[in-house]
Amino acid sequence: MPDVILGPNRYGKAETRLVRVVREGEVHHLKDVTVSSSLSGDMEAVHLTGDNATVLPTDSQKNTVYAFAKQYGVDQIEDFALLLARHFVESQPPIHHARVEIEEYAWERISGDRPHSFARKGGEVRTCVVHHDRDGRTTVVSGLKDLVVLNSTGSEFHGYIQDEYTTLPPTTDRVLATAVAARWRHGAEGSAYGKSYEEVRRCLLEAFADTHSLSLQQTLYAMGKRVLDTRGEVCEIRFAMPNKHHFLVDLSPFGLDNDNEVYFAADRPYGLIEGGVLREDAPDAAFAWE
Ligand SMILES: O=c1[nH]c(=O)c2[nH]c(=O)[nH]c2[nH]1
Repeated sequence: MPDVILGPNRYGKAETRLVRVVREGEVHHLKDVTVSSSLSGDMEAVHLTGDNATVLPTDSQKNTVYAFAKQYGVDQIEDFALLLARHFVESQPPIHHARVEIEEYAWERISGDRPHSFARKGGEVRTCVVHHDRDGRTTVVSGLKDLVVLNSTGSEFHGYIQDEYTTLPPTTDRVLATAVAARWRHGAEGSAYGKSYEEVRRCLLEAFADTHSLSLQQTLYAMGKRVLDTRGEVCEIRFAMPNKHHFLVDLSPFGLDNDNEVYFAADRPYGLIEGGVLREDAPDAAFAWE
């Protein structure tokens, strides 16, 4: 029998739910996040013999999230993730590498004189993934998902391969809709992450709206290029965008025409368009995307 060895491994607490309320007298502020930590390092013994001497329990990782939220507050998710990742590596010699992922859900104040009532925003989720290792290497990837956008014209799709299974009619005017999931890598640490997020989001929306699209692939590239042309702190951006198909409904059985007015919004299957845009001289990504 050939020998076997331990393969790559990591462990942590997934999806710690945290809501932090900041009370400024009557006026309250909400931060609603989900934090996942994942640690790796000297973990041979725990797997091979069950010796837990190098294991920082996942329960302690979760408690650290809550304690740090109280002690340091939660402002930009990237900064909170950096704080946690550095803490795990720097306080525990057997831990060589920490990955911290955070999702943030936005709330807005219910308008009027209601300083402590909120409605959850239906829109996108803000995300980040931070890595820190014992050699002091740090990477920060920010992002968003579920940003649903639609152009009701300005989208064409034609000129594609026609094989014996192709039935899709070419179009010079269709609805283009997607739920943008984008993650972007910061070239250097220490961006003002809140401002950076708002500006990248604006670039994505404006490029989506401004691009006369011949394919969702072309729109994806235009969105990424707009971010890199505009935001110096970003060196690479990756997308996953479902093509949320809108099919014209055949109304002829009812004696009605349908001049691009009535659509069936299909939820599946959907085209899935994935791709990235990066600077030619982008620094090495190391473990940023893991
Ligand atoms: O923008 C598109 N890209 C495709 O690759 C594709 N394929 C398809 O059927 N419709 C579309 N639309």
